[in-house]
Amino acid sequence: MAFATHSLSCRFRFLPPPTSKLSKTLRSEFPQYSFFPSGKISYPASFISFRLSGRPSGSSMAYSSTPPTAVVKGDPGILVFGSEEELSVSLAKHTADLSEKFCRERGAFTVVISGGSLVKSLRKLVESPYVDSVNWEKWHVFWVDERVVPKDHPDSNYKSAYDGFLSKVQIPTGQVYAINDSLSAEGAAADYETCLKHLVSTGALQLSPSTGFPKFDLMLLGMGPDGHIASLFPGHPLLGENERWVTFLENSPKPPPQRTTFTFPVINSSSHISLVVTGAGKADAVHQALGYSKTSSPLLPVQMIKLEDGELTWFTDKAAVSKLQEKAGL
Ligand SMILES: O=C1O[C@H](COP(=O)(O)O)[C@@H](O)[C@H](O)[C@H]1O
Repeated sequence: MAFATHSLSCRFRFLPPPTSKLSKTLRSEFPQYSFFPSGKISYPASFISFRLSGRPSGSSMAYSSTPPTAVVKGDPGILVFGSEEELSVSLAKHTADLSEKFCRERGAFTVVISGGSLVKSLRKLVESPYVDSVNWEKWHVFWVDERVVPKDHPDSNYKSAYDGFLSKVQIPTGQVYAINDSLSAEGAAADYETCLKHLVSTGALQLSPSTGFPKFDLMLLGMGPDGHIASLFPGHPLLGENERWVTFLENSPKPPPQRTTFTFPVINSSSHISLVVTGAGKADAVHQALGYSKTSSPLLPVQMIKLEDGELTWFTDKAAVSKLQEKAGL
């Protein structure tokens, strides 16, 4: 099935490179990994278990070319890699496999990316073999959040993705949907939502039958040390937004203050989310998010990811889960 690209009414259909450079315009499942009962974490050599309280049961899919150090069964699936390097290899394979599946099934792949460290972890996807084997022409790329700055600004999530990823592959520029950075945060969010609605009308983007919000094939998300995802920060009123698809804030606690962001109903309507969390700086939030300790504090934004009908996979490294291991006396 072929999709028309969005019409001229979408104001950001053509995206020049953010810099003066010209654009060049898993599933190798682990060797049947033995999962332990839900709520336990398993290591290949030495078995270690501890409870992750409040975790629902279910099956987890494991993707890796380098088996992760540990896998927690359940929904979400949690993969722990020995290093960020190993994680990036597995993330590339997982993403390429999903691309292959969605391109085969419906002729397109709608991918949402975040800013921050996530882009670096996508580096293996733009190397051999994926740089040549992935059907980039079928990709439609969106941002889960954006800082409202010019596209060549160092804080721009678009610039970061362009420099580290998009400039290295052949995705049609009309299928790369960045914000209109000449608008205010409010205007850019409304404009982005209009564009998404247009893409729904052309068939390029699907709606979730259960929620009525757009259903993206894959979201590749990061998490901040405070547990924020997208530009949805702890304690912020936007956590409760349940009507808009895309909203804005002018008081982001992390600079720059003006941002657009997808809302939780959109995030939670995704078909797949890969949540990439690395480094010791995220260990406290991981500890809180995975519910090892009982706490009465409000949910972190990352804990509000509850997919309606989809699959959430955490891609972590040892440093990010170090507090879990510490508390478990490992
Ligand atoms: O400001 C943002 O932060 C988060 C997390 O970034 P990280 O560098 O700590 O991984 C990111 O996911 C989000 O897209 C970005 O705008």
